[in-house]
Amino acid sequence: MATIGDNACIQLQFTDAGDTTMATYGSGGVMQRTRIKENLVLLLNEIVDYSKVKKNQIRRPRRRNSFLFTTSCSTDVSITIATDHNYGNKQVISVTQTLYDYLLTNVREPPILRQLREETATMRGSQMQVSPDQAQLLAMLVQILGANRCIEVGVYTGYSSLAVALVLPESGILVACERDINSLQVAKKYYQQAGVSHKVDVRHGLAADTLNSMLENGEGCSYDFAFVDAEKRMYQEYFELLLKLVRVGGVIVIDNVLWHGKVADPMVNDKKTESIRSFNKALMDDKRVTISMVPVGDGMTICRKR
Ligand SMILES: C[S@@+](CC[C@H](N)C(=O)[O-])C[C@H]1O[C@@H](n2cnc3c(N)ncnc32)[C@H](O)[C@@H]1O
Repeated sequence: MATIGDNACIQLQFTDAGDTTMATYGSGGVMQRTRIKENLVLLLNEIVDYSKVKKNQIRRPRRRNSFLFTTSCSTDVSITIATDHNYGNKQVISVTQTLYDYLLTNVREPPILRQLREETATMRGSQMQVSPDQAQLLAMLVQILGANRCIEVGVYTGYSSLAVALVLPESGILVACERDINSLQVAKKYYQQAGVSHKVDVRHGLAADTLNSMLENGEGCSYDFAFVDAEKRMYQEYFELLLKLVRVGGVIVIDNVLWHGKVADPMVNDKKTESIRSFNKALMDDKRVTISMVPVGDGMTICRKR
């Protein structure tokens, strides 16, 4: 049973797993799962002191037979989620809303990126764009690498690609692969407004086709940096192609590797989760790259080609 203090942020999710109702509950990143054997109210009372709770957020998620109940008490602070002696009692924190808001006040988001993010927020699929802190990290990696030639797989309305294009030198190029023409219209508008259109080579179509054609074109080992943020079940294929396109010492960053935490939940076995899980496992054993999985946004793995 999780211990939830007065200042915790609490999340409960109830789902039907076959004929058993399951509850996932916890504070911050510490989620636990249990069967609801008896009365739901008993379970809730066990977890939370309602006298301290603001009845603020109850919403229905997309799946039938489940609902998500999120509530927060007066002071939402960081929560230590790992003090396991196996790790030398290292204290690892979970990012709460308050802490994340603070983190965002320390991100230097260029006004044009903010404008794009805000326009995208009104559009369908806006949750797909990377967060400002992720975009800043991508841009920094490009700068540290001194990258000139970059690839992005999955552009959407252009937030992450614009972040990269803005820091590329004038001679730099970003090959931007996207299959959705409508999203690309927004991206192109912002490349133009930001004065970086000349640095972005937009490729409309299936990303794997574009990457294969680049290889056929003799562009192997000629790129410095690649970012993968498209179809999750294609990750291994994108990775293999990009590994051929990127030079030794070049970097490939993969987004969504923590997949909303589902990769760590053995109860979740849908195709996308399975696919990311097996990709992560393959990457862990892949001696062709050095890796670092970073819990930023939905989780990103940074791979450096050996
Ligand atoms: C998560 S979004 C990308 C978000 C973007 N990186 C950003 O920060 O705004 C994924 C995008 O990949 C595109 N996509 C999915 N499968 C694709 C494929 N096979 N080829 C090209 N684009 C694809 C989708 O249309 C979608 O726009």
